[in-house]
Amino acid sequence: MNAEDVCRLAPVIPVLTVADARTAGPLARALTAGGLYALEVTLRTPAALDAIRAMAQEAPDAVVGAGTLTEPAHVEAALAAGARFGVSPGATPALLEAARAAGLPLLPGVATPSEAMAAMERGYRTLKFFPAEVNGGVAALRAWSGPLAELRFCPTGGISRANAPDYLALGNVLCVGGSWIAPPELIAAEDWEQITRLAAEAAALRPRAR
Ligand SMILES: O=C(O)C(=O)C[C@H](O)[C@H](O)COP(=O)(O)O
Repeated sequence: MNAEDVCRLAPVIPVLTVADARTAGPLARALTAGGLYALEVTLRTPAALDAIRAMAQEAPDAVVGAGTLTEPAHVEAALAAGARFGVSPGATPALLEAARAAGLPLLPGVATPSEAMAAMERGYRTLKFFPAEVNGGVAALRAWSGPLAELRFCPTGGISRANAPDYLALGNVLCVGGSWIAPPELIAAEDWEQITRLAAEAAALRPRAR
């Protein structure tokens, strides 16, 4: 599965921050029950790698990835934990090389055409547009679609159920990323039913008709 395949699994990739690895399995099952299969666990907590390991074991339908890859060493750590893809807020040459050398499908983060072109020079065609809303949002990606026609995006950062359909209507958007499907309060409360409801709603999102 390459990065594009990962992005085509569902319209939304939930961005997850897991404080306690014991919640990871039930969380992943709640999300896949709602129809979201690509799950991004950010490496922002000490529990993140154990959470990825637990999800991979306890939720066989999930395709679990590691987010917040900010240095090359994170690539090996993510793979060792069982991550099947990686996501980064940025796209440094060292990180792009490390992911390619290790064979980890990566969604590198870009916010400008030059960053997108630098990633493209290294063979990356599917990118995260981050942070999407503050960098021009839908209008920016629409403007990029002419000169950077071969690129496809997973915009993330400031995306919600309300504005996701506008992004999904763009021809260069494969899916969006967002944390709204499983906010930390709902994970802490182990409210799996509510998370499944939010996931189902996200999985049913369609491009806004223009
Ligand atoms: O940790 C990372 O790797 C990130 O790049 C940040 C996340 O993608 C955003 O925090 C999600 O954005 P929100 O949906 O606005 O919360």
